Amino acid sequence: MIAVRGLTARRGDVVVLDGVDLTIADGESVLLVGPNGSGKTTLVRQFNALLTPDEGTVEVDGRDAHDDPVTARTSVGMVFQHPRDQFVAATVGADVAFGPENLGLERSEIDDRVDRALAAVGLTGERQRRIADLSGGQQARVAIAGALAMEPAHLVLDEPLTGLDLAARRSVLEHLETLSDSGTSVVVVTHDLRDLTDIADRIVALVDGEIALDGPPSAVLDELDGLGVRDPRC
Ligand SMILES: Nc1ncnc2c1ncn2[C@@H]1O[C@H](COP(=O)(O)OP(=O)(O)OP(=O)(O)O)[C@@H](O)[C@H]1O
Repeated sequence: MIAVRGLTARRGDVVVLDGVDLTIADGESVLLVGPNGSGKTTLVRQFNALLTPDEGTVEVDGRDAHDDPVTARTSVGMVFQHPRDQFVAATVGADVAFGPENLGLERSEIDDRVDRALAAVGLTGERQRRIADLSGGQQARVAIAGALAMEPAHLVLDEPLTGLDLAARRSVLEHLETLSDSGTSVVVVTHDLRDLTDIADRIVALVDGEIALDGPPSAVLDELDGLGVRDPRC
């Protein structure tokens, strides 16, 4: 479980998050939405201690993320918006294997994880490809595969479907659904709710650093338009 209590975060004089309380249960699938600058990225970067709270706490599976950032980073997988910044190796297979290698796993387990992760994003057979030669959408899928191969307890993805074609979207969405069914919590930060509301248990909307809406899609979707987040049914 990820438990955020009374979280306030400032950037200079600006209060970006203002006393946020949020609990994400294991296996829950949450869409985090809100207008530009509402604090979404700042919030999820607290989950694995990439940022430090000014006030309040963030606990991951009962441990304070700030006190124990190594555990938080192992437990919370993150896929950021600009995948190019995340790659550490030249080829697809080497990049996806990098995280599991650092966990000290057996070679056969690493290979299995890389195969499963690449299959989940529709990149089976692309292990030897150079990342620099891939399209933006393919690179986004490699970044997702890298996080999947870590098999984290919680997975946070910032705009994971941007630039993906229909087949890749379907493949990623199906895998996210399977993950949350098997107990992984999945948090997706997005402006584009298309397709995603079908896999979500819950939508949380941030406005000006505060939670403005929090509930199942059926209860929340009608209210989103007023907050500057587009309801995909309209
Ligand atoms: N590195 C930084 N230094 C100073 N201010 C920052 C920094 N990163 C974000 N901010 C400010 O914090 C506020 C919230 O930004 P954040 O990126 O968390 O919002 P967001 O909801 O993720 O936005 P977007 O939808 O545009 O990605 C904004 O006012 C932004 O200008």
